[in-house]
Amino acid sequence: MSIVEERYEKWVNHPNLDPRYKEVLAEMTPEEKNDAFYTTIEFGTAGMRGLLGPGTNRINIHTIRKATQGFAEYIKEHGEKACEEGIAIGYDNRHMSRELAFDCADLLAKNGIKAYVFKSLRPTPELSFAVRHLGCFGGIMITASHNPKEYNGYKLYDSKGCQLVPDLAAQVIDRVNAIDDELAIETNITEDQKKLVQVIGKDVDEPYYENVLSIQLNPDVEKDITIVFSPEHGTANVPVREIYKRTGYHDIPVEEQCTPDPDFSQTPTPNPEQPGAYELALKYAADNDADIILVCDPDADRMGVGVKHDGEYVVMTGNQSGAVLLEYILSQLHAQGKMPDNPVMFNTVVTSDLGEKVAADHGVETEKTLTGFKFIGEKVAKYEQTHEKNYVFGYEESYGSLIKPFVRDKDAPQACLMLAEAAAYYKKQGKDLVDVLNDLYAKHGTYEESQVALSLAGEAGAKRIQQILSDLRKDAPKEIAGEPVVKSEDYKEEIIEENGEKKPLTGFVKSDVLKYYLEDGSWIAVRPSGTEPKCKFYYCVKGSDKADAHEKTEKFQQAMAELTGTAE
Ligand SMILES: O=P(O)(O)OC[C@H]1O[C@H](O)[C@H](O)[C@@H](O)[C@@H]1O
Repeated sequence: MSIVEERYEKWVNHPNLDPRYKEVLAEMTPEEKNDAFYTTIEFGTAGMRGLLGPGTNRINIHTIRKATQGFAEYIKEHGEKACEEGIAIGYDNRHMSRELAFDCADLLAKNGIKAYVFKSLRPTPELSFAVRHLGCFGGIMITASHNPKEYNGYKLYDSKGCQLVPDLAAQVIDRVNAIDDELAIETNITEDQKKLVQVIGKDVDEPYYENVLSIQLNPDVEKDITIVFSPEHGTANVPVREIYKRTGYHDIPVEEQCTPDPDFSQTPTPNPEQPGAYELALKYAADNDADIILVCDPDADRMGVGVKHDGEYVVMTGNQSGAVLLEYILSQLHAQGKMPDNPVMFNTVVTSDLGEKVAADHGVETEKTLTGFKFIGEKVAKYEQTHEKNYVFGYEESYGSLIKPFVRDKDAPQACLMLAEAAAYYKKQGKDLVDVLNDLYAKHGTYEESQVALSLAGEAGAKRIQQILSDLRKDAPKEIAGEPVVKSEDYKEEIIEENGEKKPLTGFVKSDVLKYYLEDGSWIAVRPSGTEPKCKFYYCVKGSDKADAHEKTEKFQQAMAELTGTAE
């Protein structure tokens, strides 16, 4: 019997199988069966993420119990204090999120571990905040972040409110893998064990809001702007609107997208990376002559921005909104004499060079990390200990940023407040946020950043993605669309190659990322997504002006598609 058949038979015949899954399992086609059982769901960029449904490669009550039992073993090994400190648990609006969160709480309690679980949906950044605020040993967030409605996921946090970095995650994963019967784990608990489960809500909301309000740099700025805001049916609805209410910003919510709907029925996509997320908000903006549009993903760790510029709405990329936030924050810190000593800003190896230029212009150092905000959170914790450098901002091209590190993950409520403040501040000076961006281009050079994400699902897709990267390794490009490759970085082999010489690449954990630097100052990077079945190609293209950068981008994208055999 193949491993797929073996696993499938075990599930189908197991007395503990959740009855909801019986029919789905019975009706699976061979392809579906293979995809659901060919592997066990793994930890990626931001925890475990996968399609909802029965199977070892799916998110369901059994795979989440297995992960939580593994986490519980890890917590118990850290002693009684860790069990007493306990775990904070949050969840979003997705199918099964609430059920899974309360089930995790019961399972932890069954293991003698204190569990704090939110009474209703909350943003991921609030969960990160709760871990530190309540002095917990760690946290769990049930969410698939920006993925489509068919997905759910499981993010794990350490005692600093930071998602587990690979070496900590590996320790938990070892405990998870040691469990061989995920269906045998039960969560029925005694009355005494129930006492270990504490429901939280307002007691955490208030201090979180207070901290968010504390990020303001110009709280008295004239708030003469109109903001169209969409939580995309997710967790940002309550906190962001509450924060605007308390600060006096005028927001117009996209009502249809304010209901916590697991089907995201009134939006084509809840992901601010995709144009569909702005469709309805753009209509609201036009009807209300709004200055800006802000949309958050379902767990409120990402924020997308639209700006009225010359009478049209321009949707910014995560690189652009990140650079504008950075410019505003750094210039204000300077103007107000608040820039700390040894200031440092963080972004990732696939984030545009523009941010680094802006930071340098303000005397701020940039440190790069791999994709995944956990690596930024890890650095925050490190410098908090050593006091060697002081955090001023962190962001990724994937629409996430963190202004003040009382949270150790991306925080969209903070970003929504700061972006509103920046828009109001610059409006007083007769500028919109696109003008600010254009000023940055004029000063630091024009960049066009783009991403091509190829969807390659299932086992075959995963293999194809591996193949693309290994082919590039075997036959490294010397030029791309006629532009010489002057340097390349391989984050898996940990090698930098420049002028025919190889040097070790240090400072990162091994990761399947390739980056090519071109003679004209542009770069191209390739990596498999760790949250979706996609192969991502990133382009940071430097041009003499916008038209030039755009023309080159098209050329490079075409050349990479041909090089990797992925042209349509
Ligand atoms: O490119 P991926 O591996 O899919 O990751 C893209 C993004 O996913 C999540 O939002 C993570 O929290 C981010 O840190 C990451 O940048």
